[in-house]
Amino acid sequence: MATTAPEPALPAAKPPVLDAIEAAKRKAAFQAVKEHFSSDMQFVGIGSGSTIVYGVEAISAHLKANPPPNGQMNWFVPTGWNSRKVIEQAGLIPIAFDSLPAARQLDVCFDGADEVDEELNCIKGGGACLFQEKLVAERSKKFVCIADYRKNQKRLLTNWPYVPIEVAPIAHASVLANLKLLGSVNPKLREHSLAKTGPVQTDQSFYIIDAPFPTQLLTSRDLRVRGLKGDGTETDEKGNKLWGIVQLAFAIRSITGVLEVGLFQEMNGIEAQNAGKTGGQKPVAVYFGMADGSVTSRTAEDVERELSSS
Ligand SMILES: O=C[C@H](O)[C@H](O)[C@H](O)COP(=O)(O)O
Repeated sequence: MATTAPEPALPAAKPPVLDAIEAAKRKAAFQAVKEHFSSDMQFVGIGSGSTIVYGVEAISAHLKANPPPNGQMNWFVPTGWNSRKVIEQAGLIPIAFDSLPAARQLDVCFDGADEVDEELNCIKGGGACLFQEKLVAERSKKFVCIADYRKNQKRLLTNWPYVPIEVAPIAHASVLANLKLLGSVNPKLREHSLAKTGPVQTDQSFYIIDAPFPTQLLTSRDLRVRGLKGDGTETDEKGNKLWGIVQLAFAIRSITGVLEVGLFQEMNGIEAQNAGKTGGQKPVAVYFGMADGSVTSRTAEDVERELSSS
C-alpha cells in the first residue's frame, strides 16, 4: 500500500470544477496514468464508466506533453460504444478489439470498478459493461484500475450490493431461477429508470441481471483461514450459502444463457494458461482517490507479500 501526498497542480489546461468524489477519481486517474502509461505504448485498452473519463484525460495530457517517438501511433481499444466516444472526443484513435493484430497483447488497459477487495478482486458492470472489459483486461499485459475511496473494501458485496451478470435475453428468466438456487436473494433484470422503455441492453444487445447475495464474498485468505471450500455447500448460522469469489464466478458462468459475470478474479486452468504470465482479470494495481485529496495504491505485489506472511 502506498500513499502519495496531495499534489496542488494537475497537468490540465482547464481544470474542471469537481465535487469531492469526482476530484478523488481524477487524482487517482492521473496517478495511475503517470505510473503505468508511456508514449511509446502502441495498444492501450480503455474501460467504461465515469472514472475512466479522467484516465483518458490524463493519457491525452501526457501525449500532448510527451509526443510518441518517431511519429509512432498509439491505438486505443474501447470496451463499448461509450468508451469509444470518450476516446474519440479526446482526439485519440480507437481500434476495435477484433481488429487487433493476432496474438498481440495490449501494453496496458485502464478501467474503473464498482468495488475492490483486499486481494484486488473486483465487481464490475454497474454501468452495464463487463464482457468487453473482461476481454480487454485478459488480453492486456496489465490491467490498472482507477477508483475512489468508497470502493476500497475488505470483501466484495460490502457497499456494492449485487453481482452484475450479462445474459442472453431469451434465457433471462431461467438464469434468474438458477441464481436463486445459488443463494441469490431477489435477483433482478435491470430495467431503464423509465420502466416502459424495457430492460437495459448491453453493447452485445444482451440483458443485465443484478444478483444480490446475502453474505460478503470470501477471499482466498478467508477460505484458507476458515478452512472452507467456498463452493456454496457450507452455510452461515442463518443458512446463507458461503461463496468464495472464484467459486461463485464459476458457478454463475456455468448457468446456460450467461455470457459473462461481473466478477474479475483469479483465472484457473486453461484461461490462466492462455493469458500467459501477464494479463488477467485482476488488476496489477488499483489507485484509490481519497477524500483528503491523496491517492492510495495497492498492488498485486502488496497482496502477494501479505498473503505469504499471513
Ligand atoms: O459497467 C461499467 C464498468 O464496469 C465500470 O468500470 C464500473 O461500473 C465503474 O464505473 P464508474 O467509474 O462509473 O464508477
